[in-house]
Amino acid sequence: MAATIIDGKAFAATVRGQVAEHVAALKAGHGIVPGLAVVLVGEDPASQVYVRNKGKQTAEAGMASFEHKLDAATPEAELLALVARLNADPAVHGILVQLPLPAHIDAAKVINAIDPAKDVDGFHISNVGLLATGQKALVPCTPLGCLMMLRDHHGSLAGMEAVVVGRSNIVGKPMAQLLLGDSCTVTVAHSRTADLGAVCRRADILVAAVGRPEMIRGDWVKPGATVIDVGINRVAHPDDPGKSRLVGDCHFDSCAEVAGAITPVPGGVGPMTIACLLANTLTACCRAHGLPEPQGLTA
Ligand SMILES: Nc1nc(=O)c2c([nH]1)NC[C@@H]1CN(c3ccc(C(=O)N[C@@H](CCC(=O)O)C(=O)O)cc3)C=[N+]21
Ligand SMILES: [Mg+2]
Repeated sequence: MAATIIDGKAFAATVRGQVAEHVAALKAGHGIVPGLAVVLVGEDPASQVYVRNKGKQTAEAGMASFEHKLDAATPEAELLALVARLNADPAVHGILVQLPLPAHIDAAKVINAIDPAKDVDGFHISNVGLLATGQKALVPCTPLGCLMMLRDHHGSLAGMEAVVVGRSNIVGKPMAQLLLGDSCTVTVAHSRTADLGAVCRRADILVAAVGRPEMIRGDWVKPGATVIDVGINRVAHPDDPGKSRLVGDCHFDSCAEVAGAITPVPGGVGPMTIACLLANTLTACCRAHGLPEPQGLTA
């Protein structure tokens, strides 16, 4: 195995430590405590674990954490009313409505009801437009975490050929915008791209965000490339079908033989996503109070 493993778990702990330092200074200097509200609709057990982790790490960073767990049958109007209350609450600087939402709720309507200044997911159309036009936005956490790892590993990304596989609003599209902002030459590919392997092999930076377990194999990777694996897929364990294991969108062993650097799953992009959620909450809090923003924790 040739590739350097990019340790997202360790890097995320460093980022959370930086956030915690800023939070302590805000508290000591201004009596301000950044607050994050997480809204979960429905009973999905995987989501509940994720929400619990977020709540724990928020508290460890010294922030206030507000959890709202609503029944799966909650009417859209009730969710919109909660969002309005959180928008008006001065103790809440960040709002995350966990996706996916139940089918009877219009997710776009709910997301666009969040105050863009509190939209720590960066999914509101106003933040999407600000990012696309190079203005100060709140940036989606997963692509922001990927960008931080790439900057940390490479320094400047200018002139590099980046291929993003996946065109979602949550990862693919904002990732492409961020890489453009760092002067990469960017291609957005997807499941319908003709000769996807040949396109991937052009990449100095290959970001896999298709949601298909182990789809990208070593023969699609340019020797020495940096591979960022955004996929988190739960699949049956090969030896014990009763158990499951997590795999990325990349076939790790074959990609690691060819790549120069690669993020593992778990322990890569996932922990960085949560660290960036805390960073965005801190950024939103500083902006709300007209205070200087943390350096190195924004795009
Ligand atoms: N509005 C909204 N924003 C989100 O950011 C959002 C969402 N909805 N819905 C659900 C997905 C999923 N997601 C994860 C983040 C971190 C890990 C994570 O930390 N994973 C660890 C551990 C995984 C494990 O062991 O289960 C890892 O990859 O190492 C996983 C999943 C954010 N999401
Ligand atoms: Mg697709």
